Amino acid sequence: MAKKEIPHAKPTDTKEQVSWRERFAALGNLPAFFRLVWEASPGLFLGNAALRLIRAAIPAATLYVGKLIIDQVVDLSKHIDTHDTNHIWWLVGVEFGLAILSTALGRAVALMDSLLGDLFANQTSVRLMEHAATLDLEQFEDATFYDKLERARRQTSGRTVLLSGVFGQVQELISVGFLAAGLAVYNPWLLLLILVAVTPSFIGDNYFNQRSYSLSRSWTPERRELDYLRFIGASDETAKEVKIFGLSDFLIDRFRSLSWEYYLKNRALTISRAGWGTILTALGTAGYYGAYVWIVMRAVNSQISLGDLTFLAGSFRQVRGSLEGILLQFSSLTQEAIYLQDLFDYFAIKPLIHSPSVTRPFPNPIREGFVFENVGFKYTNSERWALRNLSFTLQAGEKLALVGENGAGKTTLVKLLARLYDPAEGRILLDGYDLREYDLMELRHNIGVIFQDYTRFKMSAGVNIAVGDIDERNNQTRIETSAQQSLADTVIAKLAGGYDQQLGRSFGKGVELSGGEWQKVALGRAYMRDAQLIILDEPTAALDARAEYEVFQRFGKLTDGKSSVIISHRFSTVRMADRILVLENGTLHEIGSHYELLEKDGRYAELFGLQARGYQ
Ligand SMILES: Nc1ncnc2c1ncn2[C@@H]1O[C@H](COP(=O)(O)OP(=O)(O)OP(=O)(O)O)[C@@H](O)[C@H]1O
Repeated sequence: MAKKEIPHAKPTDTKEQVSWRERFAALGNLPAFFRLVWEASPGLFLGNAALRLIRAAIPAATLYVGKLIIDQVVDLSKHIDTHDTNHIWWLVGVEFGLAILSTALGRAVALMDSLLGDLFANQTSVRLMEHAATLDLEQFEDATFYDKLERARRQTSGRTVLLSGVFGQVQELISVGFLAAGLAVYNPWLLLLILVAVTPSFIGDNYFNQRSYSLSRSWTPERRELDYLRFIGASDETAKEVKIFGLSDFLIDRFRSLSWEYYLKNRALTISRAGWGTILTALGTAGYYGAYVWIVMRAVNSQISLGDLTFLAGSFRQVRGSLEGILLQFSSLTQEAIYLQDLFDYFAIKPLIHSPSVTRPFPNPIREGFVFENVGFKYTNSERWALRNLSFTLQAGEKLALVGENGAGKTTLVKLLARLYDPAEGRILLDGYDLREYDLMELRHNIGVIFQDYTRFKMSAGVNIAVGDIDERNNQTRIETSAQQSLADTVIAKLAGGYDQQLGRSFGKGVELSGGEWQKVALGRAYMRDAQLIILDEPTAALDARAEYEVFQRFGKLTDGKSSVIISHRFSTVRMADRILVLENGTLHEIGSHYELLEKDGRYAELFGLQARGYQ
């Protein structure tokens, strides 16, 4: 198949660079990060730190014991008449013990890192979800928010790298301290030489880490698109349409071209990193051999003992390796700290819709109803007003139907009632006070909404109904009564597992329901909730004629004395309402009872006539 070029969004900012100042500033995230890790498990945190401290002293101790052994052996070879080797074997035993201890501590530390990492990942995921629950719907509809969320989500796993990085860093620093002290005793210039030897590769690593972070960050939207394509290309939710419309080649091509572009950018970076890395490390190695020559010369001239030679050469090699490690870790540490910024950025997003500090008691029962006063609303990502100059009253106990063409603003009106959004103009009053003066949770608790795009939870049938009032999820009687009222009981009676039957095909022995069956289950949620205002957004679109008729008979009884709003394109449903509000392009076109509007012979009468003629 010929490879077609498929256009897609370009990376937003491929030149994004992170300055040194930003890198050091990002280290400021470490205390907050360690607080999170500490909260995940104080015991593991402390244990980990303690074991690493002990392990830090082992390299210098091992080298020193090695020096003592060699000096003793040389001594012994000079005095052929003495055969007291006990001291040597004792020293060998100590070195062996140190080696075993180092390995055991290494394993224990790795184990603690991994356990701590798992606990941290779980805890951060919970916090991520808890924070998401506080945010506004509008924030979820914003692509840049999703990029932040995605980057934050990536922070929840694999953060042990940072954890072991910082702990390892401290451990290495202490090790270097011991070894460097030994070197300084012989010649402090050796330390300076080491610093010169490690600097080139440190600078190189930093440069490439920074570029790799910039690339990865600027490609967040594209990586999200890749995840999305991978999902729709292989998922039970999309398989049907992908097959029928033959979309797989289209999706695969799109995935291929986007992932190839990313691969090329990454490859260029990786190759240049490998090339420069080799050159810069070779410079460091040259420095090391310079010092080695000096040490060997001193031993040849008998200025130092053989034991000293091995100790110095070993210390020099280890200090160089450790310093390189520390500096390398430092650069990836600042990088990790920058990634952490994404996590904290996400936690710093504050919702705009929230309860006031002093709330008004929620009326029970509602006496006057909801009053829209010149309400206007525009979605943030849109130039158009979705609703404008909207004024009307939803009286207490009234059954109101919303009618209008697609995109007229019906669902938007309902979202404003439930304060999923706040009006940009005008205000909505409840019993004389602005909705914003009431407690948000109480308001939402008193309003039950079943949206047209209700969620099909891949959970049990019982839970799918109980979500209407999740605190009552163990109240089986309530769930069953709700199911009877929404006609879901007939659906559930056919399921092998009854109310415990897993729905949807994603997990275990889940079964899929038809569109109308799902709708009956979702409708049950409205009956679970003892709300004062019940809103159904096209609740019966997927129901057959008999079921629809029955649902509305029952719904009438349920909402007796309560207020309700029904959005429907079916006039057989709409005509049962006390009043009908006709929306056109986000504005109120007309409002009145079925008969009043027919008499008026306006838009409602026209649409009603159109539908009625269709049935003749
Ligand atoms: N999340 C959103 N972001 C931006 N614009 C939106 C969003 N949701 C809806 N709109 C726009 O707002 C307008 C009103 O949409 P709304 O969903 O309220 O219409 P509706 O009357 O319920 O339509 P339908 O009968 O098709 O369900 C439409 O032009 C729509 O494109």
